[in-house]
Amino acid sequence: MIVNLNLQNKKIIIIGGGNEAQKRINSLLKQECDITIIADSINSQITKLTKTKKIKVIKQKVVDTKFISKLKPNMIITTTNDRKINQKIINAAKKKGITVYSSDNPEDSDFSNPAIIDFENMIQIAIFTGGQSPAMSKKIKEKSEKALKKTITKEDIAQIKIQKMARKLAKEVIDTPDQRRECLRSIMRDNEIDQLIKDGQMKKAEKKVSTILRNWK
Ligand SMILES: C[C@@]1(CC(=O)O)C2=NC(=C\c3[nH]c(c(CCC(=O)O)c3CC(=O)O)Cc3[nH]c(c(CC(=O)O)c3CCC(=O)O)/C=C3\N/C(=C\2)[C@@H](CCC(=O)O)[C@]3(C)CC(=O)O)/[C@H]1CCC(=O)O
Ligand SMILES: NC(=O)c1ccc[n+]([C@@H]2O[C@H](COP(=O)([O-])OP(=O)(O)OC[C@H]3O[C@@H](n4cnc5c(N)ncnc54)[C@H](O)[C@@H]3O)[C@@H](O)[C@H]2O)c1
Repeated sequence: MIVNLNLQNKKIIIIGGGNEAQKRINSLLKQECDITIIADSINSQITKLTKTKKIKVIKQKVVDTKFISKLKPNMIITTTNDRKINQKIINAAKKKGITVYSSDNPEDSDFSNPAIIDFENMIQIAIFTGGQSPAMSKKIKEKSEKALKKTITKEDIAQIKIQKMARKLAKEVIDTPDQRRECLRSIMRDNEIDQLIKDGQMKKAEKKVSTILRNWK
C-alpha cells in the first residue's frame, strides 16, 4: 500500500553517511522535519548538504542502541553496511514502538521507498514493484518521466496552486462537501481562469476564483 508520510516536526535519526543515507536525506529534506545523522564517516555530498541545510551530525560509530533513549526519535532510518548493527537497531526501535527503516532489510522495515517522479515539488508519481526489482522501478521511472513531462503541463501545476487556494476558501464559505466539490470542479473547467493561467496572470485568476466562491449558491 503506498501512503504518504507526514513528517512535519518529527525527529528523525539516520545512521550511516553513505549513498543510501544521502538518498533518504534528499527525500526527507522535502518536509520540515528534524534530521540528525549519526555516522563514523559521511560522504562529500552529505557534507555539502549539512553546510547548506539544517541537519545535525553526530560523528561516531554506532555500537549499541543507547542513542534511542538519549535522543528519543520518532523515526530511525539505518543505512549502514553492517547488517548486525542494522538488525540491532531495528529490534530496539520496534520494542520501543518507533517507526524504523533499514536499507538492507525491507522485510523488517515499516515502510518502503518507491522510485519517485517529481514535478516542481507539486506532484509526485511513485513507481513500486513491491521489492521485486528496484532496478526495474528505476528504469520504468526513467521511461515514464519523458512521457509524463509531455502530459503534465505548467498549466496543470498552476491549476493545483489555484485549487489549493480555492479549497481553503471553499471550506470557509461553502457549507456542504458536495457543493464544495461542485464549485472546485467548475473552477477547473472555467475557460476564463484557464486563459488567465496560460497568460501567467495568477493574481487575476485567484481574484476570479474568489469571486466565484463568494457568490456560490
Ligand atoms: C526505487 C529505489 C528508490 C529509492 O531507493 O529511493 C529503490 N531502490 C533503488 C535503486 C536500486 N537499489 C538497488 C539497486 C541495485 C540493483 C538491484 O538490486 O535491483 C538499485 C538500482 C540502481 O542503483 O541502479 C539495490 C537494493 N535495493 C534494495 C536492496 C535491499 C534488499 O533487497 O535487501 C538492495 C541491495 C541488494 C543487494 O544487496 O544486492 C531494496 C529496495 N530498494 C527499493 C527502492 C525498495 C523497493 C522498490 C521497488 O520494489 O520498486 C527496497 C525494497 C527498499 C525499500 O523498501 O525502501 C531506487 C531507484 C531510485 C531512482 O533512481 O529512481
Ligand atoms: N534500499 C536500497 O535501495 C539499497 C540500495 C543500495 C544498497 N542498499 C543497502 O544499503 C546499505 C548501505 O549502502 P550504501 O551504498 O549507503 O553504503 P556506503 O558504504 O556508501 O555507506 C555506509 C555508511 O555507513 C557508515 N557506517 C557503517 N557502520 C557504521 C556504524 N556502526 N555506525 C555508524 N555509521 C556506520 C559508514 O561510515 C558509511 O558512511 C548496504 O548494506 C546495501 O545492502 C540498499
